[in-house]
Amino acid sequence: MAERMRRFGVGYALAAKKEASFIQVSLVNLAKERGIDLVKIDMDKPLIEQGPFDCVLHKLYGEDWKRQLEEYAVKYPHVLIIDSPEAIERLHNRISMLEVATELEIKCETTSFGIPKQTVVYDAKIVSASYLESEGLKFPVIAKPLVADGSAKSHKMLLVFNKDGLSKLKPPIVLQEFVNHGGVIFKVYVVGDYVKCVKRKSLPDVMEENLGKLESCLSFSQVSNLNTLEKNDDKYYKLMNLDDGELPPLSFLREIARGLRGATKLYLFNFDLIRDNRVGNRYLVIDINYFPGYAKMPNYESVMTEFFWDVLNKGFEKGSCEKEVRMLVGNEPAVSPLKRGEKENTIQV
Ligand SMILES: Nc1ncnc2c1ncn2[C@@H]1O[C@H](COP(=O)(O)OP(=O)(O)OP(=O)(O)O)[C@@H](O)[C@H]1O
Ligand SMILES: O=P(O)(O)O[C@H]1[C@H](OP(=O)(O)O)[C@@H](OP(=O)(O)O)[C@@H](O)[C@@H](O)[C@@H]1OP(=O)(O)O
Ligand SMILES: [Mg+2]
Ligand SMILES: [Mg+2]
Repeated sequence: MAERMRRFGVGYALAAKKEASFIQVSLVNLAKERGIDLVKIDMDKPLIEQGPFDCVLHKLYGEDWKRQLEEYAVKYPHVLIIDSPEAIERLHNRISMLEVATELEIKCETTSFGIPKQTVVYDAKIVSASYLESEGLKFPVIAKPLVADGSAKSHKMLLVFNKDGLSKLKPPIVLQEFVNHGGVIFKVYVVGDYVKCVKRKSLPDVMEENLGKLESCLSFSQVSNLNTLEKNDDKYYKLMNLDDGELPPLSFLREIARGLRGATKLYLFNFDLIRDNRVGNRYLVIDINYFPGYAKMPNYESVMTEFFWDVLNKGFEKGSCEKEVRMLVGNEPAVSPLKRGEKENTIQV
């Protein structure tokens, strides 16, 4: 007689916009087929009274939510919380976010890696052209809000071309060197061990000789985020992935993803990479985002389902990235998500 498949409950707590994009019927159904029930957490009720869930998937912040998660983990010590609020918080500050990348030792002979020069500014009065110079920066620079907490404000950027633009700064901000990168950004999505790199449109290069001819600054927000229709369009993906040869080397992306996973202790994130046009084969990480727009990844349903299946069945590398194996009886062996429909630029770390 066939053994009954053990079912798992994954409670999710997401903002309405995230829920609308991520919790699609196709994902819910695929997960269900694999014995995983995605259940909405009722935010009007205490978390502790809900479930019990085998896993809590969340992208919500605040002290109260953090306390509720802690309480839940005490009551249900085997619950998998994806991800740890402390680990996520490191990405909420654009300095500590990129510091993670500087901690990595990437061993790749042909390709180098780093972050753009940057400095944090708390007081607008101290910023002048000579201050920039003393910080090793020159025009153009990008001013990014120091806090990256997902609010619309935290995505408001200012590209500053000359000293007049410095008067528009609204600290606390990070001033970062603008690096010409051919108008293309690489978004590298990480889901546990799974890595997917896609190309997106970015800001165009700025020529030094044009600096004087431009306005003092340009404000923009989420330039690589196109409208939803375009994002989900197969043709769009084909267009942006036209030539895989132009993507950064796979082994290199794999190393960065593995390094960032270890350093951040996060399972769900993406990072933005640009190719520094001044130096051949040098890539810079400019942004790391917790639980990004996975629904934009082709086959996101199977990637996410396999990830849930893997952590629920094989255990969760809690915090330290040491495997804490939680064996559950009566399940079929895990199948690597990459065995199915694997693409050239899809790799596993
Ligand atoms: N140092 C840089 N040099 C050149 N272009 C940059 C640099 N930093 C950011 N950009 C451009 O500005 C865009 C927004 O920057 P960034 O990714 O840091 O902002 P964000 O609001 O956190 O983005 P996301 O929507 O991915 O969270 C990038 O996608 C890229 O096009
Ligand atoms: O809105 P989308 O689904 O596209 O996802 C974006 C996500 O917004 P959401 O979490 O509100 O959905 C953003 O999160 P916050 O910084 O604002 O927290 C950030 O991660 C972006 O990088 C994501 O775009 P992507 O990098 O994947 O293109
Ligand atoms: Mg970004
Ligand atoms: Mg970001």
